[in-house]
Amino acid sequence: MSGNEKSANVVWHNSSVDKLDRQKLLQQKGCVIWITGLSGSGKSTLGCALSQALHSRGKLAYILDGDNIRHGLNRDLSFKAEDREENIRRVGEVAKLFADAGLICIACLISPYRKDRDSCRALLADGNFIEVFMDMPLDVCEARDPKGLYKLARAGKIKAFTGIDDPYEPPLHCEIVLKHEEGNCASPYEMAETVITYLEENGYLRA
Ligand SMILES: Nc1ncnc2c1ncn2[C@@H]1O[C@H](COP(=O)(O)OS(=O)(=O)O)[C@@H](OP(=O)(O)O)[C@H]1O
Ligand SMILES: Nc1ncnc2c1ncn2[C@@H]1O[C@H](COP(=O)(O)OP(=O)(O)O)[C@@H](O)[C@H]1O
Repeated sequence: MSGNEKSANVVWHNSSVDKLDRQKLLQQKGCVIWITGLSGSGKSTLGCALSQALHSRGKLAYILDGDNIRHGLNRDLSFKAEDREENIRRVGEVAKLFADAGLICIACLISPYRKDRDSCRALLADGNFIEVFMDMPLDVCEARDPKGLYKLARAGKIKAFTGIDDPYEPPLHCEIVLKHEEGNCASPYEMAETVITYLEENGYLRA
């Protein structure tokens, strides 16, 4: 039974086809790759490169991108802390469903709060939540500014913008850190290969 009293008296219904059956069909293991980092750090670009690299290997992946989900499922949510929390909670639950479907779910969200990311991790079996930190300095993200949002935030036209006047809590223990080092940044293709190597080494690309 759910711990939420609004959904009491609800009993879980099992299906005769389960996650293991679906994984066998797809020849992969369902999991969540959670890409976190500042706006402009390259989350969506990596998500797309990774999706492409998996697709070309015959592996089924699906991207949940914060920007896109805020056009639909989460269109009712703002950027205040409790709405960001609800945003991450919902995407975490959706990602869990995709992983249960046997897919490699790639979630690209700023997800600035550690406890919210950890709550999503706790929804998955051990090992099935792979947190990727885009460890890019604010000045690099701000210089990129592809949507002009940092400029607006600096001008005070967007309030509570992550990294400017709203917090970002970097992961303490994540599976993969992609760093901007000595002014150099790996290409999206190289970053995707780093993630693919992790998936291969940990058995996610076979049933
Ligand atoms: N105040 C504020 N702070 C941060 N970002 C903002 C804000 N307002 C709008 N945007 C745009 O929304 C995108 C982030 O959405 P997310 O759902 O990933 O954010 S969060 O995880 O709930 O923090 C983010 O997209 P990315 O640049 O791809 O990260 C921005 O384009
Ligand atoms: N590895 C990279 N090296 C150089 N530029 C990148 C890299 N990844 C992304 N970019 C560029 O940075 C900008 C922000 O990337 P994006 O994926 O939209 O970030 P986010 O989803 O984190 O906001 C884009 O203009 C993109 O082309």
